[in-house]
Amino acid sequence: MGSMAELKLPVIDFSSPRLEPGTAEWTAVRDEVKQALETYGCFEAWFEKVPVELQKSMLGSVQELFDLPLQTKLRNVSRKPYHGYVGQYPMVPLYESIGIDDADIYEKVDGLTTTLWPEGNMNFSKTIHSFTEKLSELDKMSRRMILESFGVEKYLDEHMNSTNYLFRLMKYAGPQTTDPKLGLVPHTDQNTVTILCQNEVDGLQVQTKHGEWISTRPSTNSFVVMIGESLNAWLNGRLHTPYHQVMMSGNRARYSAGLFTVPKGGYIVKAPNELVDEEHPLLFKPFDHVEFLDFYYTETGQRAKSALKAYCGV
Ligand SMILES: O=C(O)CCC(=O)C(=O)O
Ligand SMILES: [Fe+2]
Repeated sequence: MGSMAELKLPVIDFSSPRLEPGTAEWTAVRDEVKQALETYGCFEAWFEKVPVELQKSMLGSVQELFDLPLQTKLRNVSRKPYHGYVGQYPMVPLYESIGIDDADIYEKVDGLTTTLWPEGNMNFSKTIHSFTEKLSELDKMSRRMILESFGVEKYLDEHMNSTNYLFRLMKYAGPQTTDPKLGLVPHTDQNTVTILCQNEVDGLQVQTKHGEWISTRPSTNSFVVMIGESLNAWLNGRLHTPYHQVMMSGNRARYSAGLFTVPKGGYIVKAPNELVDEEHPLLFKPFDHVEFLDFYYTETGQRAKSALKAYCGV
């Protein structure tokens, strides 16, 4: 046994049925959330409102989708970069993904289903939609806790209404090697909040501020909650947006799914006055996230250490 303790993400228990705003329990969890997001930008949440069976069915649906022929998957195109089918990239040959915009709206999910299965696949639509609905509660709770932590809960409705739910399904093929191969390149998320779950195959690593990589091991009923650049910009840099990557080894495929809250086009992300003062000068000029993404996917945007800073840093 090595003497160095293995780094672990903080685990925060959201499973109590009494976890309601205003209770002592809520305040305690809220403090843990703030601490974890300041330090790691990320934590593992125990959350039992998503039934284990539903999580299993959802991951089964992910596998069913990626088992479809490539031509079928390619039918899922999107105007927005990184929202349609992504795969067959030389840089990350193990990786494939498909995004579903507004996955909390049944008809939107069913739209994708019909593209992939013209004869229909109600089980797929129902599973993805129901999973998204249940998991979105964890997003809402986390965001309420974050805003309360900084005393800006009066903006809660505006904040909630400013985002859409993008649900992205991912497959990482097993590389058939014992040494780790890159599944997904190191990056920070650009959106608001990301919640990830996976099958039994681990692979997600989160980098600390000091540069060490923490391997995450979420299980059933546990989810990795992470903040993106847009939320941190709105908070005027109060939290930390972590670099993360996926490393794969062995023969088994990793299936994962992410619920991404994404600022709507036309909404201007602007830090509230309460979070700007002499000690905390404004870090980012107000910006439209969708316009920013156009820059993010240019070569300059991709090469920048922080694309957001390059785009609208003060
Ligand atoms: O598959 C995962 O666990 C991570 C995916 C990810 O980081 C992303 O899609 O931004
Ligand atoms: Fe990510």
